[in-house]
Amino acid sequence: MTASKGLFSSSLISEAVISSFPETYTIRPLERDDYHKGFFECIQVLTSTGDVSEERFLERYDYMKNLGVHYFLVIEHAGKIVGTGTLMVERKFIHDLGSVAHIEEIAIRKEEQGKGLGLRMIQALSSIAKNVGCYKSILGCSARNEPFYEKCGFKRGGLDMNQYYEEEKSSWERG
Ligand SMILES: CC(=O)SCCNC(=O)CCNC(=O)[C@H](O)C(C)(C)COP(=O)(O)OP(=O)(O)OC[C@H]1O[C@@H](n2cnc3c(N)ncnc32)[C@H](O)[C@@H]1OP(=O)(O)O
Repeated sequence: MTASKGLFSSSLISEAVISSFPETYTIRPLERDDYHKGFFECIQVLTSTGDVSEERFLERYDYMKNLGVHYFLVIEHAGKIVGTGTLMVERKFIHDLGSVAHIEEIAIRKEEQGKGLGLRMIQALSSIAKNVGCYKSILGCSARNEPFYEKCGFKRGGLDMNQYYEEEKSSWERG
């Protein structure tokens, strides 16, 4: 299967994972209208987002959709976005032109944590990674979240090294 404009298509998510969600919860690709369903409030359990207008959100949304390397998933419940997760596909020259998935921005609203939604989000993203031919998924996390990712089937790999170019952004991530 090739990764192209279909990246925002639900068909890349494993049916078994979709049907494992509780009845009133839906996992699906991010949509333009999600700005009004609390996408940013949801992601703010992870980090600061800045004050992003709808216009800037839509501009970035269209850019990423056209780029064809990002998969943004959300979990919707009662008309509200309660979970987010991202997967980026990096295509390489090594490993016979292999592809690696980077999992990022996993966020479950506080009141929805502990219900298995984070685990299912990771399972959904992993199923996409497999469906587009990635040979592995990698992510960076704090020590606090290591047990969660172990439950999701991840193992500790190498060190995560960062170099910041904007002091303000580094403080967002430390927060
Ligand atoms: C790559 C990245 O994005 S790293 C950043 C991750 N995101 C954040 O830190 C933002 C704030 N936190 C969250 O959004 C959520 O707490 C998440 C995403 C870390 C976990 O999502 P949840 O929906 O609460 O986790 P879920 O209920 O699916 O838990 C699955 C299992 O992991 C366990 N678990 C979850 N978080 C933790 C933790 N911090 N420490 C130990 N175990 C944990 C659960 O107890 C559960 O175990 P069980 O199956 O034995 O009962």
